[in-house]
Amino acid sequence: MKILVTGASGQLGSTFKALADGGHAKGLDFEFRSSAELDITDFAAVREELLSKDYAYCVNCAAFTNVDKAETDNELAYTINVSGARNLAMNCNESTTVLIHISTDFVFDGFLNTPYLEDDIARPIGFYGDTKFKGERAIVNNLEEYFILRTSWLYSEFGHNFMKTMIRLGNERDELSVVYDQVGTPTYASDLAKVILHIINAHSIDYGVYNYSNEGVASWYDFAKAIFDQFGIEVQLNPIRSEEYPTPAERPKFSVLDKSKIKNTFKLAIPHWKDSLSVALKAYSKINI
Ligand SMILES: NC(=O)C1=CN([C@@H]2O[C@H](COP(=O)(O)OP(=O)(O)OC[C@H]3O[C@@H](n4cnc5c(N)ncnc54)[C@H](OP(=O)(O)O)[C@@H]3O)[C@@H](O)[C@H]2O)C=CC1
Ligand SMILES: Cc1cn([C@H]2C[C@H](O)[C@@H](COP(=O)(O)OP(=O)(O)O[C@H]3O[C@@H](C)C(=O)[C@@H](O)[C@H]3O)O2)c(=O)[nH]c1=O
Repeated sequence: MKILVTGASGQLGSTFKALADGGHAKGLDFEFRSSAELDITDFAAVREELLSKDYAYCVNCAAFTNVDKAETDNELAYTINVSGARNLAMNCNESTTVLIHISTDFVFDGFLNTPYLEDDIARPIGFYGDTKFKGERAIVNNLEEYFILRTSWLYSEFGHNFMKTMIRLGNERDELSVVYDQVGTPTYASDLAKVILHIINAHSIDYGVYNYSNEGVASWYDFAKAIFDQFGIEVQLNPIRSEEYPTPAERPKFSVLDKSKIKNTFKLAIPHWKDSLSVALKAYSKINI
């Protein structure tokens, strides 16, 4: 079964590559395409790629993910996250390829105080979240056979992410301040990739939008504290409010996702974020010795 992975050199794309190289995707024939090899904003190139081979699935790992830069780089963020998603959806429709697309907890405004369900109203408060939600709509409006997985606070041993930023800063500085009034769930990219492989291997036709994160709840401060404790970095860590760490983009204060739908549909047991963090730190240590 042929599977196209777009945005293959990013964090999630690299995770897929590592899983495939490690023998976790037996029987699946992946074609990995980096941004240089396949620009998802180029309709003709996407069409040519999808029609050139008999792809059963396209896993879209391509996106504009810089939350702060999206506030000023509006056009580029929109082109990649909305037009890119639409190009994939329209061409997947023509090539009868199932599209697996990744979205974000940042489609929500964060004003709830119980975990978000898939059907809760999406009301993004930043431009990144806005483009990700419009990208979802572009898929829903142009394709029937899709899975949109909304995830949160993705991290891993690959690419840019909060875990790696904390390890770097923790080793450079004596003291760090991290916000404690934004609450969500860190998600290990490898866990998400394995769920996507599970959906593919199940040949599921339960198309639709699904939430997926690790289990548990944390603030960014809690996440940083666990990274330092588990990795053995000694640094003075101060909890601060978001106002004390001003950023161009506002983030939701609460973006915990309810995962009942994906757990029930695919009979999944989801690891707790702290357990997955220890797996991720071991993987990080292995490639950073
Ligand atoms: N990171 C996170 O915390 C979270 C991410 N998500 C979602 O998960 C998905 C994967 O994120 P992640 O792997 O962390 O993101 P990354 O930023 O690590 O990777 C995104 C990849 O997309 C590529 N890309 C950008 N523009 C294009 C384009 N026009 N055509 C093809 N490829 C392109 C980038 O290539 P290049 O580097 O060359 O620009 C990069 O390799 C995204 O949809 C994201 O919105 C959801 C929740 C949390
Ligand atoms: C580096 C740092 C960040 N922070 C704050 C800023 C921010 O509110 C929070 C998280 O920081 P980051 O900017 O690394 O993470 P951010 O880019 O906001 O992460 C988001 O990325 C997008 C792609 C998503 O889809 C979301 O699910 C989420 O993962 O931590 C501190 O308080 N202290 C620090 O030293």
